[in-house]
Amino acid sequence: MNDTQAPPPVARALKLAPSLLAADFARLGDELRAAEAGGADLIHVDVMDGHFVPNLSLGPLIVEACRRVTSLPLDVHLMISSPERYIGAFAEAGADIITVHAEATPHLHRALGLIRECGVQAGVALNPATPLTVLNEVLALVDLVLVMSVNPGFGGQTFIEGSLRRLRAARAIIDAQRPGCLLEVDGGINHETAPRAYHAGADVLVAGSAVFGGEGGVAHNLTALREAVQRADG
Ligand SMILES: O=C(CO)[C@H](O)[C@H](O)COP(=O)(O)O
Ligand SMILES: [Fe+2]
Repeated sequence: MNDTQAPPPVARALKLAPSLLAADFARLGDELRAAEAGGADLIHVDVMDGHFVPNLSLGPLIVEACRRVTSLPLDVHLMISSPERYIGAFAEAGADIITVHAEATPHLHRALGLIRECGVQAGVALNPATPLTVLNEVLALVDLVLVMSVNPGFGGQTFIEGSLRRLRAARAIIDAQRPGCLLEVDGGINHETAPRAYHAGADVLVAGSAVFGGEGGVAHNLTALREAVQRADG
């Protein structure tokens, strides 16, 4: 290779983040250990308040319990209104990444600053109908961008096809303005959508039903997702 040739593109590392929303809560410790042993890269914790989204789910006590069981990074997805009220509690509980929705607060800039002040990595999540232009205003403050591929609030929904276009656009914005920032996709990820989301630019694939559901078991399901992405590489 001479000096004028561009180096070959480096494959982005794929990270799988099982979403606890689909886990068996009566066996949470076992589910976490199975995910870790099965090759998960992060544990995704969905927090819902019955206000920003219609459903209720987990709080800081569960994050604290997870912290005692796994050493994997805890990726906390806050689907709550005015998330700045609870950032301290989730940081204290052991979150490694806290992601807030751009639609959930008029004080997004402040919320992201608060997360960083707590010594935690900051993420911004965008609902399917939210313009990506909001990223221009906050990208310097974030370590992760989460493109929702379903409307938040429930597991087991169908992947919204338009998310692929949004992932490609978000990838281009990140590469141009904030290299190193992770691009995460969440909702409806399975063996069919995972390769397409990865190749559209996602680094982190969140998957609930496809990991904790079905008969195959957590380790088998994680391997199947990873292999589906690798097969599509070739
Ligand atoms: O944030 C979420 C829903 O709001 C969940 O992380 C997501 O839905 C994962 O579940 P599944 O993989 O079953 O779609
Ligand atoms: Fe989520």
